[in-house]
Amino acid sequence: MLRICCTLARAPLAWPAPKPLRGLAFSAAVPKSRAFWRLRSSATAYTTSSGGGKLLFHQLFEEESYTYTYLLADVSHPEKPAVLIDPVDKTVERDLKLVKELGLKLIYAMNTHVHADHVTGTGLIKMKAPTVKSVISKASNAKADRLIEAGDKIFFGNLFLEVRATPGHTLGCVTYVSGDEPGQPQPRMAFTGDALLIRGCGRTDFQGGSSSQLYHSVHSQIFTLPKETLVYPAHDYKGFSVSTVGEEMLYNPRLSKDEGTFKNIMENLGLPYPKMIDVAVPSNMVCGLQDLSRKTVQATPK
Ligand SMILES: N[C@@H](CCC(=O)N[C@@H](CSS)C(=O)NCC(=O)O)C(=O)O
Repeated sequence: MLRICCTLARAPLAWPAPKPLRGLAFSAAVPKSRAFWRLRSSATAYTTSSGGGKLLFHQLFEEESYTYTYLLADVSHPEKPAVLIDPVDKTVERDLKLVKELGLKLIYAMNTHVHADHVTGTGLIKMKAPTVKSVISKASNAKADRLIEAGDKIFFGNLFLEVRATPGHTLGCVTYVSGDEPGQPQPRMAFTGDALLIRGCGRTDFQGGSSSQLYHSVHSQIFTLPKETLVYPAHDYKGFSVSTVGEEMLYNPRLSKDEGTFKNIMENLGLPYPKMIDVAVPSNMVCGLQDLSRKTVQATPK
């Protein structure tokens, strides 16, 4: 028996199974103002399944780099263990305050890859909460407390995320997918980092990027998930917040094409390099820690 409910900002929404996207229908292709982004920076959902954990889920937004951070916790477990996926240094204080308010025990600060456009929050989180372990893929060649590989399971309470290798945007990109065992949330959730964006994908022109590799990663590791799997990317530049595997297979203007067309699209994106790339990449190879000696560390939120 599955019960799902969710709240968006302060307005409660119905999110009836088996069509959970109905309740998260704030996705829109309309450009949004900064004020809008600030207001809708946190969507919360709970899923419960018999015999398993109860998932608390927040989608959080960082408005300068258009990055999504995700907070997941098993609130049916006595310790309420939690993970943060792709935290940003600028919003660490907000995220840790939320963790504290909700009475969660943050155990992992996880990265989907070495980001080039912002500094990960994992270094700062470890400074403020030293028991938290940082996570990144072994293939990224970056430093972290836990180096993960394809097939690994990352447990928080009775819930877990499995690791799928999805290189192509960078060499070490991974997608974290919620478990498919009884007691895990349904539909499944895929935290795709920059491999698969909503109606887009990560660029492939630096950090060991390869359009051919990205095409195969997405098709073999993400598009093989059940069509109702929820897609949660690390960025959105267009006002979207969530998609599904089925939607992206049909409507992604890049990855729904054949490989040759995809490669041609990727070679002609003409995007300028991210403004922070020279700071972000070296920082993120060591989870941001080397920057902290030059920063005033803010107090842990009360
Ligand atoms: N303008 C931004 C960087 C925008 C950018 O390049 N985004 C990356 C993901 S972060 S490295 C990307 O892959 N974009 C794909 C796309 O189609 O937009 C900045 O200066 O930070």
